[in-house]
Amino acid sequence: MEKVLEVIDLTVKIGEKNILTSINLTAYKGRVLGIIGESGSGKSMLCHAIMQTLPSFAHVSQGDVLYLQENLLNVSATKWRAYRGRHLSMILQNPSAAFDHIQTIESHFRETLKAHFKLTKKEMRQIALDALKKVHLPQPEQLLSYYPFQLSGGMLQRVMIALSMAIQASLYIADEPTTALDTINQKQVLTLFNQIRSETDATILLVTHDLGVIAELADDVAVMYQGEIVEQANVFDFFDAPQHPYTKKLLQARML
Ligand SMILES: Nc1ncnc2c1ncn2[C@@H]1O[C@H](COP(=O)(O)OP(=O)(O)OP(=O)(O)O)[C@@H](O)[C@H]1O
Repeated sequence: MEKVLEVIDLTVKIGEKNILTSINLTAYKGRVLGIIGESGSGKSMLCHAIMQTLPSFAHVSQGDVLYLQENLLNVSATKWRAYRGRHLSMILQNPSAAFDHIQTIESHFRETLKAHFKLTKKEMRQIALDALKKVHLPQPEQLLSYYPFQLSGGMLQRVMIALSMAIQASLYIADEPTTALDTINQKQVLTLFNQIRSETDATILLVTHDLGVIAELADDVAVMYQGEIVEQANVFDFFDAPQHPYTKKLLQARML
């Protein structure tokens, strides 16, 4: 299995306090790594540390983040801008925040594509239409002329995924991507991630607090507890033979 992302001995602090302590994690090509843990255990901070979008009051005090062997913490700002959005794509819990509400959906596609490829307007429109069809959004031609505020949260989430698919991202970091959605939209977004994995061989790091999502999508699972990874296993061992007391408690709670 090809290692796409490796987090090595990563510690993140706020002031003197450890928020993440010595995190070690590996995500493989074409596989979904589910990250589960209670609220406040550090799941979002881990995503932000990987994407280098930590809030200003938090900092990496030690460790490495390797993407295809290259240490992201050492690459230049220019190179990192080229990576982010092109190879690594972050899918947020609240998609609304990721859009500029005075720009149409077509402008968002254009801006994203222009940043990474040399394409004509016609080519960009075609790529956008294909991506919107892939995420099963109805009437894609019409949708391109809409503004983000005209779409529901579920639709925006799918547009955000379509934007990542349009640039053929190879690593998706999805932080609770279904939490803000209703059951039907949740199901659709999970199906999409399955589709991305099988059609593009992308790697997906999927943060969730929902064991159902882990069961449905994850190939590998990492369990976070108080800023540490306390267990990492393939999904079958995770459910059949949990090792850490917190994981056992988590699974028992599901049985009740
Ligand atoms: N705005 C903030 N100010 C100060 N400390 C913060 C802030 N946001 C997060 N933290 C600290 O970082 C820790 C990890 O937070 P993080 O948001 O990564 O947890 P999480 O596992 O993603 O939680 P949730 O599932 O609720 O989103 C928290 O326990 C808290 O100590």
